[in-house]
Formats: sequence, structure tokens, C-alpha cells
Amino acid sequence: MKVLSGAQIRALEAKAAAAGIPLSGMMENAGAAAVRLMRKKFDLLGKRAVIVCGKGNNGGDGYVCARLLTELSVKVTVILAQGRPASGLAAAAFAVMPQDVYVIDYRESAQTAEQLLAAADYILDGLFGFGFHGSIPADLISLVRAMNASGAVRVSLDLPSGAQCDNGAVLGECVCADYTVTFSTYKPVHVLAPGRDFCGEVVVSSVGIPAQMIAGFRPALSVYSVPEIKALFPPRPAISNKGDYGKLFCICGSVGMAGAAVMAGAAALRCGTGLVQMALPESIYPIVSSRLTEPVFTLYRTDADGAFLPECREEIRMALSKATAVLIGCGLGKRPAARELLQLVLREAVCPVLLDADGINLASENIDMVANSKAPVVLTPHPGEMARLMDLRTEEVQKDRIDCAAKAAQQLHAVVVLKGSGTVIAAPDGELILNTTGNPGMAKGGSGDVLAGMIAALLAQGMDPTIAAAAGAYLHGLAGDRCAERYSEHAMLPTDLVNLLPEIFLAVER
Ligand SMILES: NC(=O)C1=CN([C@@H]2O[C@H](COP(=O)(O)OP(=O)(O)OC[C@H]3O[C@@H](n4cnc5c(N)ncnc54)[C@H](OP(=O)(O)O)[C@@H]3O)[C@@H](O)[C@H]2O)[C@@H](O)CC1
Ligand SMILES: [K+]
Repeated sequence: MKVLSGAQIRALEAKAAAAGIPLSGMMENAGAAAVRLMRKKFDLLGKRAVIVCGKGNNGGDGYVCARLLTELSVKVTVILAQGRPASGLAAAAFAVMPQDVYVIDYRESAQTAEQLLAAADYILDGLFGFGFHGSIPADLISLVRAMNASGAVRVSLDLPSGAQCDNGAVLGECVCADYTVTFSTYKPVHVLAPGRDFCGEVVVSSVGIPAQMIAGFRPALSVYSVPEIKALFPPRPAISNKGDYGKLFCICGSVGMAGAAVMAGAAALRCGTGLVQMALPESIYPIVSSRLTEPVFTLYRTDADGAFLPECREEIRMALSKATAVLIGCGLGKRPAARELLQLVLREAVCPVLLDADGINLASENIDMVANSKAPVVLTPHPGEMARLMDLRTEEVQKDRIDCAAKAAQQLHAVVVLKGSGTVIAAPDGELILNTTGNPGMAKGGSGDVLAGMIAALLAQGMDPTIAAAAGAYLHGLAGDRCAERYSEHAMLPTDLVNLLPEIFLAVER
């Protein structure tokens, strides 16, 4: 699903207007969409609706609602939060409101307005739309508080007032909506925290702009939904063999971190790969092979200083040449052999390579290795690893995750999956995808190994790196959400995610 920024929506409106679709018609459709939702969900006859309108076009949508709700025998009050409408469009909608709409100016009758809000059945929020910036001004704070304190159902028009359209920031008070009716497409505020948490259920409605005109806009951001994910996994052909589903070469695990290799390998096996081959230090082979039956293993040895023994190099090279994707880094450690393996992979692989954990930490020592690799590279850093990679502080990464992931993707010529609440997938061509699944129960050591194994498995099957990253993150989060329902956020384990993957894929295949 496309997510367009405020500026893009303005450009879209202008384009539609130039093509002969009047802005007044769009405003009419916007208000009608909100009323349609209310009719569908609630009994409106004789109920009391209070519509809070700002001076912009968001307020204009509110005046349209006032007219349409009055026609449905709803008792409507309009609260002018900032006086009369400032735009011609909103003023025109204001002018045609029926006489029976009770209009009060909040600046003159704040107490009455707040009493009406308290007694309302429905509150429509037309205070601010995508033209909002900064925070709710001091003179409107108690108005927003009264809207939130009411027992009424709150419906926000376009977005909850107080949240910023393009980054989801909420810098002060914000309307806490039960429903948000938005127009044409999702906007970043609907998917980015904290704004998204004030939206309630988001309903996207057309205001009459043709779909092909919307399709012409490159989205600021995309989000995946279940149907889009399902479309990525067509049925496996009846006549096929393991060679048709790729060969993943996993270079993961070290002494003390065998579990990372087990989780990454198990996740990869559960995501449909034809063959998983694992390169391990000889010493942890008994642990890994006792947990995983399906992979084939390539064992390597190191000398006393942790350096790779030359006789192992050829075998690794051979495996690399046959792989359709490589996963390197989960629990790999940072000893000389790990560094040498990473250099070998980034120098010689031509298939997609996924770098996770220590793979990323080692790459941070020389990021040109990544940028210059001829292999398509995917990196899956958590914020701390991202900070190391980009020479930033973790707080700087977290402050603008989207921007940071986008810059890293461009600088490294790689797909970057910045993990955390709202995982961001950034591609070197500027494409940005925000993942919407997952929960805090996944914030545990091992979840990242599972994600890396899942994305790598999709890469091995030939999925485009950006799509594999987005689909892997989505399914990983979905498995996490199922785990939380079943085992609780506290008790769920990364291993549970892997064990639930069959259920997730059953749903995807249906
Ligand atoms: N997309 C579509 O297809 C359609 C969109 N439509 C609707 O139009 C809406 C966008 O309308 P809009 O551009 O007039 O912006 P909106 O937010 O109503 O008002 C901005 C006003 O608020 C003010 N203001 C801002 N921040 C403030 C602050 N902190 N404190 C105080 N004031 C502040 C700002 O003042 P200024 O920045 O100029 O000083 C300006 O006067 C959109 O969300 C949707 O509902 C539909 O009608 C048609 C189809
Ligand atoms: K609003």
C-alpha cells in the first residue's frame, strides 16, 4: 500500500484539479466518506454530533459532515476553534451549512463548547489535517483535552489533530481517535509511531482522484498488507525439485554462539529453501547438528590465533560458487577467521548476500567492502549496529530511523533493514518500506537470527532483495504477533517464532 506525504497529496490534488476534478468535489467526497463510515458503524438518528473545525480545509471537511449529518437527523454543533474558515474552499462549505447547525466560537464560549463535547455521542475532529505543524497551540490545549475526555466516539478527519502528517510526530496534545477517515492514500502519520497510535482504525476513502493518477506517484513510503504478501508466494509448481528452490549458504555460529546458527538455520529451513548448507567451526558441529537435521555442513578449523586454516578455504569457495544466497554473521564472532570469511564472501559472491550481527560489525571496520561488492547486499542492523556502521550515536539513529536507513542504503549500495519497533526497509534506489507487524515480546536475543534466516531463505529462492527483506520482516512480525497471543509477550521465545512459521505459511498459502 502506498503512503504519500502531505506535499505529494497536495501535488496529487493539484494534478486532479488541473485534469478537471474540482477541489470542492474532493472536499464533498471527503466529508461524505466520513459520514458513510459513521452510518455503517453507528445508529445516528437523533444523536448528538459535535464537529470541531480549524481554519483550514480539514475544517472544510468538517462543514461538509455537518451538512450531511443534519440531513440524517443528527443534532449537529460546529465548534469554530480558530474562528471563521481561512480558505475559500472551506468558506464555501461553511456557507452552505443548514441553519439548524448550531455554530459556536471556541474563543468566545470555551466552557459551553467543552460541555457540548462532554455530552456528545460523536465528535468529529476537523481541527487540523496535513497542514498542521508544530504542536497544538496553548489556547486550544483544553479543547483537545475536552475532546479526549468525552465518552463520545471520536472520528478524525484525515488524521488525528496534533499529529504531524509526514513523520508521525506528536509534540503535545493530540486527539485520540477511535476512527480516522483518510483520503486517497495512507499518509506517514497513519503508520509511524507515535502518530499511528492516535489514529484508531484507519479507513482510506477515495475523494474521486483516479487510481492511475495516484499510481503515478512514487510513494514516500509503502507498507505491506496480507493480500500483498500472499501474492508474493504463488503455489509451488507440482513438478519441481529442491534445485528449483535455491541453495542457501549460511556462515554463522562460533564457540559460545552456536544457538545463533541453529535459529538462523531453522528459520531458513522453515521458509521454503531447497537446500541449506551451513559452514561452522568444527568444534560447534555436534551442537548444531543435534538440533538441525536437514542442512548439509561444511566444517572449518582455525589455528590458535583464530585464523582460518588454508585447507578450508577452497571448500568454502566451492560452496559460495554454488549458492543462490549467502547469510553471514549470526553468532559469527569477530575473530580473524570471521573477518577473513566476510572478506572472501564480499569479494567473491555474485549471489545475494545477507549480513547480520557480527557480519555488520565487521563490515563497519571498512564499509567500502560492502559498497564495492558485486553481490546484491542486504544488511539487517539493529539501531546499535546501524550507529556503528554509519558512525553515529544510537540516539541519532532512533531520532529519524527512516532518514538514517535511507542514507545508509544509498551509501552502501545495499538494502538496509533497520530493526526495531517499525522496522524500516530502505533500498539503494530510494524505495522505503515500513513494517507494521511485530511487538515488544520480540525484543529478545535470537529474534534477529530468526529474521536473518527468513530473509536469506527468500533471497535464496530468487526473490528481489528489497521485497525479500520486506516480506521476511512482515512474516517475522506476524509470527511474533501470533506468539504473543499464544504465549504472552513476556514468555515467548525466538524459537517459538520458528515453530509458528508453519502456521504463518499455511495462512499465506491459502
Ligand atoms: N488530500 C485530499 O485529497 C483532500 C484533502 N482535504 C482536506 O484538506 C486538508 C488539508 O487542508 P489544509 O492544507 O488547509 O491544512 P489544515 O491542516 O486543514 O489547516 C492548516 C491550517 O492550520 C494552521 N496551523 C497549522 N499548524 C498549526 C498550529 N500548530 N497551530 C495553529 N495553527 C496551525 C495553518 O496555519 P499556518 O501554517 O498557515 O500558519 C493553516 O491555516 C486535509 O488534511 C484534508 O482534511 C479535502 O478537503 C479534499 C481532499
Ligand atoms: K483532523
